[in-house]
Amino acid sequence: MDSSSAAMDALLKQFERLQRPIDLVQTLHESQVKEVPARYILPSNRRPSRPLQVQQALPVIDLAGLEDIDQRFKTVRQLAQASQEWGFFQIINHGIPLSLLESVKRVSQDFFDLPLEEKRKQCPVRPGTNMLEGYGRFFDISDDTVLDWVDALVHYIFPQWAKAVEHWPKTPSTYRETYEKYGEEVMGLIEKLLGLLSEGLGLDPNYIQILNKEPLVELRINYYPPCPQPDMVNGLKPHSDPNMLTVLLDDGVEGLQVRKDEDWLTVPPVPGALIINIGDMLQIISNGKYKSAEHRAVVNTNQNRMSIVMFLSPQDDVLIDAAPELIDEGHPSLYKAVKAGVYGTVYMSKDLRGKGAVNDLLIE
Ligand SMILES: O=C(O)CCC(=O)C(=O)O
Ligand SMILES: [Fe+2]
Repeated sequence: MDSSSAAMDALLKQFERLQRPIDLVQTLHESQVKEVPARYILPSNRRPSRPLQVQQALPVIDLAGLEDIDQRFKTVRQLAQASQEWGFFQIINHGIPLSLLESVKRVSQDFFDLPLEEKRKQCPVRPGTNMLEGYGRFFDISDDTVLDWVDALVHYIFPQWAKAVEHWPKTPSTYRETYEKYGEEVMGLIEKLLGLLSEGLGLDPNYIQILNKEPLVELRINYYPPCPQPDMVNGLKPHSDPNMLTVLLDDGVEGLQVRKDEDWLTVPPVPGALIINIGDMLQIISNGKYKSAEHRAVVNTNQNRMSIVMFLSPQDDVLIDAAPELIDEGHPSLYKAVKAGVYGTVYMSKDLRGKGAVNDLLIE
């Protein structure tokens, strides 16, 4: 793997490229382009096939009643099974008030509804703590990179030293307080889930949580406007998430697809649910038992879609390695150990590439 300083240089080069005046996709949509510009068009063998694949529901797991020991045991089993077979699941009765989820969606939409220059002024793209932050396009690595049909707003939510609230949107005026509140709720939920997921591996319930002491939490709001030729583009290229655990809130519009074996399955939105996925780091810690599923976003001709995604990662100097309890003669370590910060920076310095980043760590 590249050294992290080479990856950091690549990230800064990307930052320079992002200064070039290329229309964002929301602008392309608003100017009613009839054809997608060349830089977004995928080679024919990489285009998402149409119509959208048959829907097969992701596991929907109910988090109610965990005080009851039998119920808790059942939930642990369901979560472990979903993490092994899918790496993706939806949760209901997660404890986050539905009214807060609605507010989060509203303030996010209100920000994207601002004029382009206003969004740029409030949140210019900039090198942040260990990734590029702000409003704009990302993953523009070289002139050969096919761009995704998405604009995004990216900023840290936790911890205090990384989050730089002064760079969060000022408009709407309730944006900051809404995301502060949502961030706290998501942290509580993640703590609960990591305990259950540790138990599902037969580990001490605090095992994963200890690695996540004062974690980094990053927000990415993906905004996918309608596209005149949705079959030729990706909303977001196939990838697995690099971090530990991801919490995704959708706006009820279809577009997320998860790879199961050779099929791409469309995730049907479930009102009030949150979508959870296992990231590469948890795949490594569980020595491959939990899967970081490959997923992508597709777009459509007539509807905006928004996904609000929180990525939880351990601090940069935490070593990501298989839990010793999961290693024995029959189950040797599958992945080389890596510092969380190095893995994250290397991942962000390249284009999205399926499960390429975690596969690079496989021990031969
Ligand atoms: O828009 C979606 O549903 C997928 C978003 C996603 O995978 C990401 O931001 O990493
Ligand atoms: Fe993702």
